[in-house]
Amino acid sequence: MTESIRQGTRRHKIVIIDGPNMTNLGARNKKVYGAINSIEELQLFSEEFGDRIGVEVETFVSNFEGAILEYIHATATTADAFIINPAGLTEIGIPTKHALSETSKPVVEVHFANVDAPPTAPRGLPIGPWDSVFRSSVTGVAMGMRQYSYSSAILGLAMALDDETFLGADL
Ligand SMILES: O=C1C[C@@](O)(C(=O)O)C[C@@H](O)[C@@H]1O
Repeated sequence: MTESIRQGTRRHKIVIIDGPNMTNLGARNKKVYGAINSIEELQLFSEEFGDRIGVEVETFVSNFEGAILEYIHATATTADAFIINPAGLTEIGIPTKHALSETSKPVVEVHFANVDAPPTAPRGLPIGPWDSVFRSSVTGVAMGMRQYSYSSAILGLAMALDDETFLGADL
């Protein structure tokens, strides 16, 4: 039997939230978003990856910030960590930033593109770079790797949550 990549076995719950325009995945710029066909395909990719490493992944997508806020409020006590692709909220989503911060749970910001890169960069946005309002408050960031930004964030959080010193325990 192959040794687990994780040091723990607890089935952490990781909640993934995709923001405005991510419902259009599959019809978006293929240079940026690649060959993935839909948000549903992305959500299944994330859920199946979570299963493979022994964590529960719950996914949510909305084009409306109010719905995102209500979802964060509803999952704040049961989620062990959050992954957010703010998408259309990247530069303006202050209420979402606050709601995530107020959960006191680890948060990883993800993007298909490298939103910090100029439009001329291989993974840059045609209309980038973008100045994320989330960057100053999230635990970590994974971006530029398309859907693999999500699996990177899931794995990193699973391993971090297994580490009892990760959440700021007295060292
Ligand atoms: O909708 C999106 C998707 C995105 O967050 C990404 O995943 O690369 C990048 C954002 O700038 C854009 O508005």
